[in-house]
Amino acid sequence: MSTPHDEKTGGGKPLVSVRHVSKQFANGTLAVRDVNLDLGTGQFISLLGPSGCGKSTLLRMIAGLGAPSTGTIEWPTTSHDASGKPERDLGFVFQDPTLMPWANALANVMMPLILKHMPKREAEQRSAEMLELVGLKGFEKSYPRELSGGMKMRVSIARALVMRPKILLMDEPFAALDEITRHRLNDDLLELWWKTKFTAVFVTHSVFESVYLSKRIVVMAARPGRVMADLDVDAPYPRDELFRTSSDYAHLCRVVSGKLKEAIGS
Ligand SMILES: Nc1ncnc2c1ncn2[C@@H]1O[C@H](COP(=O)(O)OP(=O)(O)OP(=O)(O)O)[C@@H](O)[C@H]1O
Repeated sequence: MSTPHDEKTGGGKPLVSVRHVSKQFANGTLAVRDVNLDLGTGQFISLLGPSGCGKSTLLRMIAGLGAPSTGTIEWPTTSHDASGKPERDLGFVFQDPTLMPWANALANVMMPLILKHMPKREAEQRSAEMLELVGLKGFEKSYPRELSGGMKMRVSIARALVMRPKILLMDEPFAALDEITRHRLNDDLLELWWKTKFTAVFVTHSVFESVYLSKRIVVMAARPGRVMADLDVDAPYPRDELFRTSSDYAHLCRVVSGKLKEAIGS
């Protein structure tokens, strides 16, 4: 593991560059203070920290759902519209799957394509392929009420990835799931990331989950929310059950846990 730094790009220009970003809400809460981060193409990055340290606020600002109070968030490799806004090529997965209850799995995944006026047949085909990729072949016609929590989250991930975004932002997507389902979804998410090569930014409270998934862990502290450590996870991919039960994994978890404790204590 390396020491804290804020210039990690994974080679070349970063996809997203967060510069001196602070966010103060109207009620005076300083949710995020002076955050600097470069999100490099193809990385799997976790934002790890205690409740209230501003992880969601930061993720939402990267997605353009709320502006920084000070500082800038730039997309150096992206085209910009006439007003100078970056065309953010991203998918967002929330903690709640937020599916349309009246639509089946296929229609839920198709929704962003239809909104972009893709012909229905093509949208259907692409969405069915995406459902297959997340392990839901055969469930295309199932409604959300007929799916388990893990399956609903898979639909939500398929919907976020169907537009083939460069970056997938995930806000504690598996927090509400049992441990076995969570492990399976962690494995499947890694496989998906490996196959489709998007940049992943994953918000979590869990040291174990962040170490298992990430190439890089950004440790945050609360009040005000700020970056306390920026760590490389030196373990090769693909990662599987062997890694999860290895002494290397246990060692990495101890190191990250120590950093998190330091961050919380600071
Ligand atoms: N719209 C808002 N108005 C005022 N304060 C807010 C708003 N949204 C978040 N906050 C505050 O900003 C701080 C950071 O919140 P945020 O949700 O980003 O933290 P978090 O690290 O994602 O927490 P958790 O892990 O519990 O989801 C908290 O103190 C929260 O109460």
